[in-house]
Amino acid sequence: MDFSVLYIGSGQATWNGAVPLAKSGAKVAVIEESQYGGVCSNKGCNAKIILDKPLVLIDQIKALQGRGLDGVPKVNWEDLMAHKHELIVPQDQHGKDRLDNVGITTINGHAEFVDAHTVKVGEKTYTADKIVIATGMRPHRLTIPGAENFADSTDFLSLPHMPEHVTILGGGFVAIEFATIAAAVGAKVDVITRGNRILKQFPAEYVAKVQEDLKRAGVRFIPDMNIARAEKNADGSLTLFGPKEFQLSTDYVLDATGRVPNHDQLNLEAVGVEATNRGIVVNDNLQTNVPNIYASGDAIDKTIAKLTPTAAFESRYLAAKFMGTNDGPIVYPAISEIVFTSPRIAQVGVSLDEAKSKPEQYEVVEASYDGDWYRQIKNEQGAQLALIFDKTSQKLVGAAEMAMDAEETINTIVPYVQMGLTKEQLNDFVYVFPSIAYTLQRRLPLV
Ligand SMILES: Cc1cc2nc3c(=O)[nH]c(=O)nc-3n(C[C@H](O)[C@H](O)[C@H](O)COP(=O)(O)OP(=O)(O)OC[C@H]3O[C@@H](n4cnc5c(N)ncnc54)[C@H](O)[C@@H]3O)c2cc1C
Ligand SMILES: NC(=O)c1ccc[n+]([C@@H]2O[C@H](COP(=O)([O-])OP(=O)(O)OC[C@H]3O[C@@H](n4cnc5c(N)ncnc54)[C@H](O)[C@@H]3O)[C@@H](O)[C@H]2O)c1
Repeated sequence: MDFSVLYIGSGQATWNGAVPLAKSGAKVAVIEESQYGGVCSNKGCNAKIILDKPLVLIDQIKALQGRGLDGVPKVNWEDLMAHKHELIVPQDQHGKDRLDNVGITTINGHAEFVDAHTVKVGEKTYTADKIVIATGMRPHRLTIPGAENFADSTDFLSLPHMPEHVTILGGGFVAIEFATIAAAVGAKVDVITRGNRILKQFPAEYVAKVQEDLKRAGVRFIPDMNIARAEKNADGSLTLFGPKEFQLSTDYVLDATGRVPNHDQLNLEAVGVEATNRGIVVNDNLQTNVPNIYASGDAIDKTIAKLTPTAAFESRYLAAKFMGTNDGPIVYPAISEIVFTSPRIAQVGVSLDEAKSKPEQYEVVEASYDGDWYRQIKNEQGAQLALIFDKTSQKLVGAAEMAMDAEETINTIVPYVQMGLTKEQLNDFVYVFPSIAYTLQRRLPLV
């Protein structure tokens, strides 16, 4: 065999494990058809947060007008985009260097299976003892007439000029995060959704508050609407048509209707690897029905969130398995997630909606930060925290926060939930003062 382990795809689901695996002496190869480092580094999380951060800063400056700050800076989208390019363009090379530097063979091109131990890239074939499918997902594209004129998340993240009127189809992460960005830059924004609830995985009451804030920022929500077709007008604008005479003209349409796995382009039929339209089917060892073929990251059909940290966790798990240091099934820790709205909503463990629907099982301790002097340094209003305890064990099993710095609070709480700390144990930490963590501790129920 040419290699001990061959990864298809070079994203988080690959390199987090492939690098230590190669360092341990294994002969490793990575095939990548696009940019090294995958979606997160090149056209996802990183680019998004570079565009978001300055806009959040402006929100914070706005909140402090007349409280020591005078004047609000304007966004220069073109400069911001140039700043984004400067940071993101080198990521591809960094991603390749990271692999080359530890002796991993990097192969450029589109991989397809020939048999269970052989993959081809163009005319060349490569063999390996084990193969990891880490091919991620791509944007789902609507197939209605005129949809070829719509943009996707990758296009938006390189948008040279912000259009006057942006229309977004979908109500998930990408739709709402990008609506937040476009509105903050001054575009008129419409969000059109099939149903009437956005950000379904986050607490309904927090989402409703964020939605109200977005409406105040000028975002219009059009629920229960299935767009049937689109037409391009002579001036380059687009008109969307729905049922019952619905018609909307706009400068730009972002198709944010989800993501689809890339396994349909791997010739899986040649090896008989089982897959669904949600991803590759694996057992609790991340092994497919073909014993020497594994899957990792967004490529997997899984119920846990398809995120960078979960892809990285799976990659490290597989590396430990291949190195022989972990023979057991994958045991996921408490999963945390965040939507980068302004304010953010972040959560970990048992969700607030679930906890509230099961009062016999969970105790929900809710706290507001209004009146907290530290939070009011930034004149932050309406921030809220919910802690979820298991009634029997008194252990903390989940938390959610809606606040400017929600990621900091939830990251502080992640180990508490993971370690199953009780109310009593939560008081046993001494934090830096003043800080977000200290502020959080003052909201914990004292025993
Ligand atoms: C706009 C956007 C924003 C996001 N923001 C966040 C965020 O803030 N936080 C967060 O945790 N997650 C975020 N995500 C999700 C995160 O990017 C993914 O969960 C993560 O990238 C998954 O990593 P992966 O390695 O499984 O897949 P990917 O990063 O998709 O990598 C798969 C790689 O495989 C390659 N590939 C596919 N098929 C083949 C083939 N046949 N041959 C060779 N190569 C192939 C692809 O080119 C790609 O580089 C965001 C996603 C998007 C789109
Ligand atoms: N902050 C973050 O961590 C972050 C940010 C962006 C993306 N992501 C990840 O990327 C992935 C994709 O995010 P996303 O926003 O593209 O997907 P999503 O699944 O979150 O949202 C898709 C939206 O499109 C709607 N939709 C689906 N099909 C439709 C159709 N035919 N017509 C109209 N609407 C339709 C859905 O109802 C939903 O509102 C997620 O798995 C998420 O985990 C994470």
